[in-house]
Amino acid sequence: MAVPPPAPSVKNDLRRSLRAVRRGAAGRIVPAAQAFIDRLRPGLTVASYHPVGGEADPQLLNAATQAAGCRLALPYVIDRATPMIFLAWDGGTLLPGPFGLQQLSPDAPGVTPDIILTPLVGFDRAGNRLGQGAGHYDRAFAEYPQAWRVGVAFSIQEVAQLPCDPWDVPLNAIATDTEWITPA
Ligand SMILES: Nc1nc2c(c(=O)[nH]1)N(C=O)[C@@H](CNc1ccc(C(=O)N[C@@H](CCC(=O)O)C(=O)O)cc1)CN2
Ligand SMILES: Nc1ncnc2c1ncn2[C@@H]1O[C@H](COP(=O)(O)OP(=O)(O)OP(=O)(O)O)[C@@H](O)[C@H]1O
Repeated sequence: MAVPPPAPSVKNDLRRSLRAVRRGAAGRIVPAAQAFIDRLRPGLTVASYHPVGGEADPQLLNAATQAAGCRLALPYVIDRATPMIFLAWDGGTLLPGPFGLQQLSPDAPGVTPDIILTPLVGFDRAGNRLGQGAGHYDRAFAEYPQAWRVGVAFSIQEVAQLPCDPWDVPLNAIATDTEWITPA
């Protein structure tokens, strides 16, 4: 008999406790691992994010991206239901958006990401990921299956095994403050 998908409350309970864990890691630095730098090529588009709510800050990954001649982009969302898009970011000003986010003006040009840096609420060593629960990154991964999916988190956000739903697309790598993790 098929195993039923976990009840949403399992992921929601994990989200609550892992957000609290994440708040305790504030200030830890996520370095740009050599394996990340090796992947960068001039002209690639790297979707990063502007951290909020205690998320791991991708600024050293952003700096490596720019040093390698890649183009940076940021996600743009309207609400939970509408798929997010990625807009080119030249380092310019951001504006207050939904969910306490800072976002680009929607006038910025839309881009197709080659690499997607994803802020994590939690992760496991198999590359399973827990995000905000609105499915914005799940849908982006389905839309851009060729993009290299890199989670960004503090090492203490790791759990032994996350529950997995049929739509979950695993990460290709996870950048943390202590380790660069590549699932087997
Ligand atoms: N920095 C950042 N940018 C991002 C995301 C993210 O997780 N982090 N996203 C990821 O999909 C997209 C925005 N989607 C989101 C969807 C839901 C919530 C949300 O429900 N937030 C909670 C507060 C969470 C908290 O307390 O930390 C809320 O508003 O109740 C946030 C973002 C794109 N941009
Ligand atoms: N490809 C998709 N198309 C439409 N809806 C999707 C798709 N993938 C996931 N979803 C929906 O998005 C929601 C994602 O919930 P889930 O708890 O897995 O989010 P998450 O793991 O926190 O990831 P995310 O960071 O993407 O929010 C679910 O309600 C699911 O039905």
